[in-house]
Amino acid sequence: MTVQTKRVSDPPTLAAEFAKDFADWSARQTHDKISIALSGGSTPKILFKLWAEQYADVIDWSRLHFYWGDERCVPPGDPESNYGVAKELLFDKVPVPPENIHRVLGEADPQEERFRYEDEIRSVVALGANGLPQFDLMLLGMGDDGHTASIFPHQRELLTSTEICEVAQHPVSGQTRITMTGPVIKAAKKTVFLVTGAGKKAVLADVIHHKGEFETYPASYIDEGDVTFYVDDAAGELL
Ligand SMILES: O=C(O)[C@H](O)[C@@H](O)[C@H](O)[C@H](O)COP(=O)(O)O
Repeated sequence: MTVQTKRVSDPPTLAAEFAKDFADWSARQTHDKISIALSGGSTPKILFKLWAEQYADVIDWSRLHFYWGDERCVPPGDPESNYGVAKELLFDKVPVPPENIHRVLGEADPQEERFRYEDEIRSVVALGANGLPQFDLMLLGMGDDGHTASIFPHQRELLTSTEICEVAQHPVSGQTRITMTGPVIKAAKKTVFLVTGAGKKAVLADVIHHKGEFETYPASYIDEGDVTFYVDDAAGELL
């Protein structure tokens, strides 16, 4: 995996570093429908808060279209909802046109929603060379088991699926989720992982140095194109 790694001291500094880079990057985009897939989990919360506090008037939010790389199949008001967290911390505080927020309908039947979401992706995101939608930016996290989006270890069918999205299950909780597949994630023009915390340092070192193969660490499957890991000192200790 040939990736860039940006090492910063702590999570607030990591969020600030990425937010600055993102503002510069989005301003450089020459088209109007800039497609961004957000990750869930806890790490993005600090970024959402910073965007709301410091970038509401800096970024041209009207050009951005937000999707989710994965979503839990729960109603938007559920604390588990990745959309619900982003709405509370970010979308209720910055001027993104409502029609530019493309949430997964977590309350819907997962199999039906999977197909509906694929259509919503196709309605905005142009196809790349592999015939799949090519997002401008894929924002990802990484679990301490090396999962990314909702593709967990030993779920090869999700990594190599030819579909845009698949219904997935969390291997421990059994929670049903909808996830973008490995090829769609991999096809993005630009991919950023935000990784913090000592609990991820061993797996991150393996992923970055490609010691573990992608069956074990799905995050290591994302090894093409413009991939940057923003890591804090705790997560990056072994790099
Ligand atoms: O819906 C999700 O949970 C995420 O998309 C998932 O892939 C997340 O990015 C990692 O689990 C890291 O989560 P943390 O940022 O909470 O460590």
